Amino acid sequence: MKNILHWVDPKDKTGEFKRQQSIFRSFISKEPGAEFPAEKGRYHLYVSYACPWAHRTLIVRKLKGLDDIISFTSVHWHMSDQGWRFATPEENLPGESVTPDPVHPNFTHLRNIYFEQNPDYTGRFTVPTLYDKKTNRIVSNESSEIIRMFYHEFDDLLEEPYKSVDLLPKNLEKDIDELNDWVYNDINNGVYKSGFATTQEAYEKAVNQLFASLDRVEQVLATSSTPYLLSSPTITEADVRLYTTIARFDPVYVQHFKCNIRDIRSGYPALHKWLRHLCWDIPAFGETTEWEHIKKHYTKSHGQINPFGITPVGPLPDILGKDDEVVAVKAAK
Ligand SMILES: N[C@@H](CCC(=O)N[C@@H](CS)C(=O)NCC(=O)O)C(=O)O
Repeated sequence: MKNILHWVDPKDKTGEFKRQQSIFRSFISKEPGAEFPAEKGRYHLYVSYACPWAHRTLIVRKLKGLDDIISFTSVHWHMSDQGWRFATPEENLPGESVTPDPVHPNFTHLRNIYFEQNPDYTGRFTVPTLYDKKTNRIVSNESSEIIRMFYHEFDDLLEEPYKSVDLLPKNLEKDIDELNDWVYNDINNGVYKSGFATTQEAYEKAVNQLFASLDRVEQVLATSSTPYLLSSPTITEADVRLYTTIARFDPVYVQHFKCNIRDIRSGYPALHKWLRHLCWDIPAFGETTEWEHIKKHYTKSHGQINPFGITPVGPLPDILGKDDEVVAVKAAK
C-alpha cells in the first residue's frame, strides 16, 4: 500500500509534485429524470476548513444561500497516514460543523466513505466530497465541478437575492476560464508544486512561475475598474478560486512551502486590498476562513516538510485589518 503522505513518489527523479485527477465526476442537475436531482436536504458536503479546494465549495454554498439545502461537515485539521479524520464531540474545534460524521456516526475517517463506495478503492481520499444521502453514493470529489453545480441547479429552490447570484456571467465566461487556467496551474497548484518539490530545480521552476503569475494577477487587479477580478461588477468564480490560495499565502505558504520571494501584505498592494475586502466585508469569505485549521493542518500534517510539526507563530495577525498596513508601508505614508 502506498504511503499517502509521500507527496512526491521517492522513485520520481524529477522531484515534481503531480496532482492526481479526481475520480468521482457526476453532476447534480435540475433536469427532469436526472441521476442526482437537485433536492433540499439530500446532499452532504465533506470539507476541511484547512483545504483551499474545499474552501471554494463553502464560499459558494454561502454566496448562493444554500445553507439550508446542503448540509456539511468539516473534518479535523490533522491529516495522518489514514487521511482525514472526523473530530470527536469533545474536541470543540473552531468553526461551524466540525463534528463527527452525522450521516455515518460510526465512521471515524473520510476514507470510510470512499471504501463504502468500493472496498477496493485505491484513489485518494480528498475533500471536498459531495455525498448523496439517498443513494449513499459520492456524487463528486472535484471542487471546480461541485461549485458549478451550486451556481444554478438549485435555483428553483432559492429565493431572491440568492437566485440571481451569478458567479459565472455569460459575458465573462471565456475570460474567467482563461484566467482560471493559469491561476490554477501556477498559483493554486503552484504553491503545492513549490512546497512539495524534492529537488532544487523542481522547486525553483515552480516558485519562479508562481511569482511571475502573482505579478500578473496583481496587474489584473490593479487595472480592474471594480473591487473584483476582470472588472466584474460582482464577485465571480475567478475571485473565489484565487481567494482561497491568497488567504493562506502569508500565514502558511510563505514559510511552509518556501514561497518567499515576496509576501502579499508587503509585496502586492492590489492583491492585499482585494483580499481584505473579501475577507472583512463579505461574510461568505470571512466566515468560512478558519485560521487555526489552516495553520495547524499544513504545519502538523506534512511530516516530510516539517518533521517536528512546529507551527510558526507569525505572521501576526493572520490577516491585517482593512485600515492597517505593515510597519514600513505605514511609515512611508
Ligand atoms: N482536485 C481536487 C483536489 C482536492 C485535494 O487535493 N484536497 C486535499 C486537501 S487540500 C486532500 O484532501 N488531500 C488528501 C490526499 O490527497 O490524500 C479538488 O479540487 O477537489
